[in-house]
Amino acid sequence: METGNLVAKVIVDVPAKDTDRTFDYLIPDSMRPWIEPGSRVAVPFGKRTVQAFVISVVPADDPPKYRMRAIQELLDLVPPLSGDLVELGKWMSERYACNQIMALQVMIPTALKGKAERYISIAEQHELTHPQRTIQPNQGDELEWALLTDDGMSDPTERRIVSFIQEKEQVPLQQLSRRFPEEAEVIKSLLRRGVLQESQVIKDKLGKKTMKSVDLAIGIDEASTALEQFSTKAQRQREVLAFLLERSEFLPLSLKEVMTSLSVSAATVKALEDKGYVLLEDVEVFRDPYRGRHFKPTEPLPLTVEQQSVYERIIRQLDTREQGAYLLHGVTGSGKTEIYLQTIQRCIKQNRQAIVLVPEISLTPQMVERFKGRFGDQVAVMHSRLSGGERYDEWRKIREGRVKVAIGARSAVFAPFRELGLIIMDEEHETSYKQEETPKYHARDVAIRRAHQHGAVVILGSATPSLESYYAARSQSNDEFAPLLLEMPTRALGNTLPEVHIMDMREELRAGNRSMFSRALHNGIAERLERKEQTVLLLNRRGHSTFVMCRSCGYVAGCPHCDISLTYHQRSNNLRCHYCGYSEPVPQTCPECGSEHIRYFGTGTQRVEEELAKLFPGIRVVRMDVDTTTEKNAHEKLLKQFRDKKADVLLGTQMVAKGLDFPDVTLVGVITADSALNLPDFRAAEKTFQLLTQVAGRAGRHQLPGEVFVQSYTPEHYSVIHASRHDYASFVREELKHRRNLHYPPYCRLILVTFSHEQLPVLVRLAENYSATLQGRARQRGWFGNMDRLTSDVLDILGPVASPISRIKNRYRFQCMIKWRGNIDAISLAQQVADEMAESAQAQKLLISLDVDPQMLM
Ligand SMILES: Nc1ncnc2c1ncn2[C@@H]1O[C@H](COP(=O)(O)OP(=O)(O)OP(=O)(O)O)[C@@H](O)[C@H]1O
Ligand SMILES: [Zn+2]
Ligand SMILES: [Zn+2]
Repeated sequence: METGNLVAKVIVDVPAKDTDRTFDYLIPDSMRPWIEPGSRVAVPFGKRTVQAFVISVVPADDPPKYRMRAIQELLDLVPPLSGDLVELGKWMSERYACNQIMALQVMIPTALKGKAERYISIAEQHELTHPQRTIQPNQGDELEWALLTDDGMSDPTERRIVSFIQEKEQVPLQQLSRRFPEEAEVIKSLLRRGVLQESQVIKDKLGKKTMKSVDLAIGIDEASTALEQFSTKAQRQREVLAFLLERSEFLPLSLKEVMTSLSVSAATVKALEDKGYVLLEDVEVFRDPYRGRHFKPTEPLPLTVEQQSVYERIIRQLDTREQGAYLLHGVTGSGKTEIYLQTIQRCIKQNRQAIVLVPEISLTPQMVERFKGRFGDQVAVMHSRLSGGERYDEWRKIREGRVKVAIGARSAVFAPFRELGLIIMDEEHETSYKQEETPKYHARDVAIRRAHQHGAVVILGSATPSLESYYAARSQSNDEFAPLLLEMPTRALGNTLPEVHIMDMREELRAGNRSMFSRALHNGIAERLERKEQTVLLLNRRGHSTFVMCRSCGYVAGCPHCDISLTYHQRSNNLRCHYCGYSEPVPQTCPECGSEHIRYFGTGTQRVEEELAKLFPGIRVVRMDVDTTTEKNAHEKLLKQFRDKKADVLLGTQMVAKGLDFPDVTLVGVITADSALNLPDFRAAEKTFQLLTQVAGRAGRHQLPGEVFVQSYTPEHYSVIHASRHDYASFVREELKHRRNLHYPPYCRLILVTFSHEQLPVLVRLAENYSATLQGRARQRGWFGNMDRLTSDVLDILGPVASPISRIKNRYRFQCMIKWRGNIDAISLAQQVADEMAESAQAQKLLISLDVDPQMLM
């Protein structure tokens, strides 16, 4: 080892078919101690220099077989990836049919992708936590020595390195590795312990950010008094002051936010400053978005009997340090979060780390609060609304082991912890866990794979588990990763699930009620206003206007072959099936009942808000939808407003259905329960059931009992009926029957293959060619081509048909749906045929993309 040359096998950052393999580079002697699997380097590639990730380090052939080029540059001291993540990337590339480089790139924050110069300095955090030990430059050697020993740095090498950096304040990363070529391990250890830190150059775009901000210059009481005595002439200034008071917890606010929210000018705010009420200043935008925010510390709750048994089962596995997976099916309000918190506590005690995945972090401020409240600074939050720099900082805390818990959406599954003990996936059924761009991975699979690598435990939690997970858990198939089912059928606080009433909207119409509110829901809202209780209203916006429905009988046009609803195409004014290509003209009257009330369906939240204002003058509504939540922290602010009882109604789309826990919500209304039922998606019933169950679960969670009104045009649909009875098991039984009959997951797996080309005839020919070639190869291998056959190894291919979005950027799109089951390598065959086609000369401009286990079929 010591004598011979070493070679790094690397994956270069050139996302192309023929570069999707490792390339060999000599490791220069000076870099030897630094390079390990997961290191990022710059290498000469053809005439260019490109970035690359080291996959493995091996001894060079002696004598060398050919002249090998050497690595040019080491890009980080602490490798951004690690051996296990590199291996995970390889697994992903096979599992999701993508290039390895794509899989590796998705694991690291964007901030690292550019080629910014980075520096090493003494950690600011280190200084903050040990202020008395702050190391001052130019102090005597003796003092330094004392300080360093105090910190456990009695090692002379560490001392030498730290003083070197101290003197220069910050040292470019390249220089440090050249200066101390032998001391790689020591420097890495200092970085890991948080004594040293890596930072980007100040002048780059990730440096400190400042903004003009507005703060109160006087106390809140004083400001309230001032507000009351404000001159009526300065109405605008008064509004600004009131605005600041209302948001006193969030101060300082950005000046821009104040100006746009109230449409006032900077001069108005300036006038307030002159009067001494407010302060205008340049403040540094916090890179830790939660810094300075107070989270109420919480203690572990004594567990209920139900929670206790689930808890014990999980920690027994955790303590073995061997991989395990659990599907925690607990009704809404059963106290799943407390299970997460206490199992994490156990995990931290073992000196291991935990990842918490949530569907969309900005929608779940309450969740973040609960984790911060229990674990404080040990939590890193990977928030999609953070700036690149902020995200980079959070990621670094994880990489350097300075936090124990990472909470975030999908990509947090890659949090680079070294001793991973636990991965929790809350609301495991949510589709946002699947990435829709390449690499099209599902965080659930990746979580289970990572757990396998680390001997960690995965908890998939939901009140409405996905059929895939539930089926895997119930059948305990020979799949070694199948999760074990744990159930919590009652609420933690002992209260019952709310009563759900289904309102048949066809009857409302018959009775002459043309409003979007049924009479019962209308009365319900009125009652809540009287009793000063709160209401949550959900508008199911999915499937807006894409299907045609009869308002008299609820009839929806469906495909005779595929059992999914037909999609309305405006251009051709017809209805089409996205799976098989069947089409028919748009009906003028309802084929079922003859009514003329047949049309596209959809209502916007804004219209509901207007209607509420008309029906209940003075009603205070918080509206939460894409329009009102674009701003950073908007969700949090809106929810806080609602929680503080500054509003009577919380109205919104899907985002109001999840994870909210408000004591005074006693009424939940669903305005259109069925709109998602009519999407051309075999999961439509499942998604409807999930949404109804989740939103119903927001009512009556504490002392006050809850009531739910679900408005529907298809009240007899099993997803609506079972959701209204909180009966997951019956829903699943019925839904599985349909899936089995129609050959959909979990009874088979799917691969969606999308083709695109500029010329339609060429595209069609190539897509048909693909389908025929794949079918032929599958036959050769002895796989059956028909799902109806009761054999185990089957590959069936549907289509090609035009994609639902049939042209994007002047490229036509066609797709095939592959259905397969059994112990066959369908994914690699599908990929292989695609590669061959993409390579053949005539097809040069053909793009083929595979989506393995697709979630979005539209
Ligand atoms: N052991 C316990 N003792 C007392 N209160 C508890 C206990 N466990 C949970 N709770 C309380 O019960 C309520 C519901 O718990 P939680 O929000 O964790 O449920 P959940 O299963 O995550 O629900 P959902 O799926 O609806 O989000 C919360 O207010 C929580 O504080
Ligand atoms: Zn009809
Ligand atoms: Zn069809």
